[in-house]
Amino acid sequence: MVNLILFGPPGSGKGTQSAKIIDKYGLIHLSTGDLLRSEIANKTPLGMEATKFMDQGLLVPDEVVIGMISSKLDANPDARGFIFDGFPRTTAQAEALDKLLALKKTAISVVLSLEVPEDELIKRLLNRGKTSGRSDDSSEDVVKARIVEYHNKTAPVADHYAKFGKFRKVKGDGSEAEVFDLLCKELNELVAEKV
Ligand SMILES: Nc1ncnc2c1ncn2[C@@H]1O[C@H](COP(=O)(O)OP(=O)(O)O)[C@@H](O)[C@H]1O
Ligand SMILES: [Mg+2]
Repeated sequence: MVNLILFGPPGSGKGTQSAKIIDKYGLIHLSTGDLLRSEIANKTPLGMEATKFMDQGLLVPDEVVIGMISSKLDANPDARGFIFDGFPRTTAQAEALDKLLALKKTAISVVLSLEVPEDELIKRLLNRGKTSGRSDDSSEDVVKARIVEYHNKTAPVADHYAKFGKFRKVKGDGSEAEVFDLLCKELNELVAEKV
């Protein structure tokens, strides 16, 4: 199995690149942001709780997202591997993920981090807000709050995986195709293309 964490700040291109990677390598995409938005769209109690945090650009509590990921891992016992997008976002989430994978006799193979300068991130997010309908992309204050959360709570996740020699930086400010190419160079060493 190959288990990839696509890491990087909001707006770094994790969702866009994940879609390309699942096509090429046949991995299962687990995006906590997408899972939470679907809970909100279905007006579930979990969604109603999560939306309070998301609308302010704050992280949803760890136990909520860890529970969602745990059930998705259980629901896909025959997966070739997973791409985690937007998860783990705290060191506690990373430790929980490592334990969940160990129970399944597997582990994170690599963390690929999309490196994009901050002014470019803000530009991309506000631009996406014009069409995505995402409430957390439309106000500059909320976008900035998300970047602050990233620096305070998510950036330390890099150190967690760097300790195990699993953290790699990838230049994320080229075109979609250029970034995909760089990601594939890393992935080709780890996983065969799907047939
Ligand atoms: N792993 C997580 N832990 C806590 N909150 C999360 C997590 N994943 C998503 N969220 C919530 O959902 C919001 C949107 O996440 P996401 O769609 O991943 O944003 P982006 O793709 O722009 O980085 C976050 O700002 C946060 O409120
Ligand atoms: Mg995303």
